[in-house]
Amino acid sequence: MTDLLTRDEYKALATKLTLPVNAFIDGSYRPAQSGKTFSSVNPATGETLADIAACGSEDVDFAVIKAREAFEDGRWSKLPPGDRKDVLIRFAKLITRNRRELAVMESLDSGKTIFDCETVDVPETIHCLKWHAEAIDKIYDQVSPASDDHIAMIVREPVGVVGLVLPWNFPLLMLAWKIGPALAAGCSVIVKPAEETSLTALRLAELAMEAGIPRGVFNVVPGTGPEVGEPLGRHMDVDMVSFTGSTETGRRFLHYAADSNLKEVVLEMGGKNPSVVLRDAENLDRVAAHVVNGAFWNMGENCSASSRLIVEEEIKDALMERILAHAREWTLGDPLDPEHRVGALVSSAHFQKVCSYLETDADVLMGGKSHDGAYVEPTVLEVDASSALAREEIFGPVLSVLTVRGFDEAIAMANATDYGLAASIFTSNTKKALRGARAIRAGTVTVNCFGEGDITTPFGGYKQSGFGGRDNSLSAHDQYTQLKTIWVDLSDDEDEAVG
Ligand SMILES: NC(=O)C1=CN([C@@H]2O[C@H](COP(=O)(O)OP(=O)(O)OC[C@H]3O[C@@H](n4cnc5c(N)ncnc54)[C@H](O)[C@@H]3O)[C@@H](O)[C@H]2O)C=CC1
Ligand code: BAL
Repeated sequence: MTDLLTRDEYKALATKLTLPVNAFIDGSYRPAQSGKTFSSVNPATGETLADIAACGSEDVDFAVIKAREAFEDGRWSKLPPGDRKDVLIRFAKLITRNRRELAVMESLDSGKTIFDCETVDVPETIHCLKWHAEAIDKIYDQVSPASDDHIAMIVREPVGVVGLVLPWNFPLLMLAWKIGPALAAGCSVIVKPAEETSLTALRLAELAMEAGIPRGVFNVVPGTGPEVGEPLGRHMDVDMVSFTGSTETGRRFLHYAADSNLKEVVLEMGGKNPSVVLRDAENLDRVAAHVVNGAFWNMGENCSASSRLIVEEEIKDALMERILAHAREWTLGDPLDPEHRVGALVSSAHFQKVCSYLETDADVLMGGKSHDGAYVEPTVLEVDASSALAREEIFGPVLSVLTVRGFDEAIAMANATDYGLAASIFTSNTKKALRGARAIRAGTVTVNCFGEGDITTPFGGYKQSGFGGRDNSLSAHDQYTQLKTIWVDLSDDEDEAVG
């Protein structure tokens, strides 16, 4: 268990941080070639934390040239996997050594609670990097069952230069989900952090270098979506892009790829994830704790947040009473106070978006209020199935409640969305649990709990939540490798061998 500091100790630490402000390309920090900067703001206070290099297409071009040089000369891509493993484990150890600084930086930049940064974001980042590092020298190539006259090897090769376009809701952890398998596979990466949260990615680049990842292999190019994300997506010498963010922006990357070099694209996007609670669910208090955690954890700024509660009418009142009781335990306030479980939303723009959903005729069962400093109270609303609150991803601490009659209506309601990232089903009936888990069209379905699985299980979405691959587990390695067949003739007769 992480030893937490007091609020005053975190505040003191925050004043001592040295914040990275420049892009990291080819092993060193550099300002944007244009000399432009943009402000990174602490959403909890509105104060500017740092003026970060506002990169553009010329910086992307330079990073791609350096990443390509590194990839082609093999300084990383051709190292034995066991050597890459050693370096990546050293990298994870350096993050561990700097974990407190990174947790505070992450909290200041994103509004996330220091409690979550210390207990989830930073430790899970370390675990993810170690897991992929440990895996890479245990993955074998294959020999096909071809005829005796041939031997056909199926080998995995790193895909090349990859662009990693990140969201702001888990700046460190989403970085780890992508660089873990990409670097382990031998790729060179160009990370484009969300403009709201560039700090920890920039700091990690320096730690990666210190750990021994060669220059040019790990580059971070901060800037806006149109100025950095788009040139990366359209670049003719980028082999693959892995993106996490909104479905709208994800769709753009498919256009960029189609209009340029048909680079591979993997998209992990939004969700409007249901928690289905059937009338035979056991221990409603426990169910309520899971539903509340799923809805309000990380301020609901989570693509797999369980933002829709679908409950059978027979148990609705009993469940709602417990949900409201649990929701009251989610204390809101200063993210640097380790007692708080709900911090600030990431930016004033996102705060305005979430607040616009609270101007509603829906029945407000709890919360519904906002406070200066981008704070939104955990909110529970009874909604109409056709309303925006029931259909759209809000990405805030807002739980929309829908009442149904029977199993079939519950499953139909769960599937009544363009998204398909995650879902939960609560029931004591095993058959219904498994029938429901199969019938719900989502990448992850949890039974009698809310969760996303862990590093050992694939994470990604059906329908408009996902495209082209999965994060986490060994499946993530498929994103960053491609298969090559090497076909060898073994026959004695040289004539037969020709053609
Ligand atoms: N699936 C998830 O984990 C996330 C979902 N979202 C959803 O998206 C909504 C909007 O949030 P945004 O920050 O605007 O998400 P976004 O999808 O626009 O941003 C994600 C990343 O894409 C980049 N980007 C933005 N526009 C781009 C463009 N035209 N070309 C290339 N790259 C571009 C951004 O700079 C950022 O690095 C949120 O309210 C939430 O509903 C946001 C963040 C994470
Ligand atoms: N829940 C982790 C992935 C995401 O929100 O983007």
